[in-house]
Amino acid sequence: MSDYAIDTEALCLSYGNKLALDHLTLKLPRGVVHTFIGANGAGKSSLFRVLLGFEQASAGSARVLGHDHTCLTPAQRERIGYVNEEHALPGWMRVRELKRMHERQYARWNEARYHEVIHHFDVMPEQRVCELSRGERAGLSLALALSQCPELLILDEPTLGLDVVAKRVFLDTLLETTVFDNDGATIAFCSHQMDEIERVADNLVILEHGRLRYMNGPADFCERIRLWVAAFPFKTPDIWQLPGVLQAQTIEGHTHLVVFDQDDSFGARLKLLGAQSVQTIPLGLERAVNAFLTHGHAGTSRRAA
Ligand SMILES: Nc1ncnc2c1ncn2[C@@H]1O[C@H](COP(=O)(O)OP(=O)(O)OP(=O)(O)O)[C@@H](O)[C@H]1O
Repeated sequence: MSDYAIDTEALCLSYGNKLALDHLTLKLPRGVVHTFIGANGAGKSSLFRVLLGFEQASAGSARVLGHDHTCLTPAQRERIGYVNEEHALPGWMRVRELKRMHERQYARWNEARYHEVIHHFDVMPEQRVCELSRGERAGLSLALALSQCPELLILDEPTLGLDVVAKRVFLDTLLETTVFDNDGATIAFCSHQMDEIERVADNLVILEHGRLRYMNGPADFCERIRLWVAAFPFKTPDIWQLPGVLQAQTIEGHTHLVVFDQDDSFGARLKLLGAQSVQTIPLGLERAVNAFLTHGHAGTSRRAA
């Protein structure tokens, strides 16, 4: 059995002249919650669509749960759950009928789990799917996907458009049901909400322009990005000549620099450039990710200064 739930090698996807995935090589171990972040258009959904067979890769290869993604058998597909922001379920069906259909379709269907999950949402078996609110539909999608007992669960912005309460219920249910029951499932979770990422992430995968920009634990990421605050009593030097600068701002006469992968010698460099006082402050995940993505977003890093 492959150690990787998702294993891509130089995977490319182009839409006309646009390269949505650009030689993406990604090795995602099993049994972990991998969170995907990246600016709009970074290629997150494209990656999932290729892995699920909705799009054909232009080049490269991908294995899902150890199998070539281009020739997954129905039994192998059953082991992959997918929920995206659309929660596209047949509106005309009653919840009860839809549940029965899934029950028949999935060999590993877990009825007790379905009831455990759906119980968190105000969904009645006799309701038609089109009558459900967006949050209720999201809950139903989650219940169906979790009850199929997938080995890999792909969640592509599943809480988009939900209110704060519905978002919390969705995440609480996901964490209670899957992560803590130790059934070894792998989750690929994509979101733009850093509070959600922070709650669920074991591993952070940052995509940029269809390429892998960063992969490691969120704590490691925050350790590598620091805020330096320096006071230059005379002329502020060109701080962009310094290594690792992601963002620069002047606030009340102090230069604030968000810096990637620099140790304490960065402070010494600032002093050499004339800084009178230098201070370093750790950053939270949201601010660190924000600086990282802003820097990678073509043409915006210097505007942030
Ligand atoms: N059907 C399509 N036809 C043409 N271009 C597409 C199509 N789908 C995606 N793209 C392009 O591929 C790139 C990656 O899109 P993708 O939807 O994968 O990004 P994303 O990271 O999921 O973005 P978001 O966070 O906004 O959902 C974008 O530049 C997008 O314009």
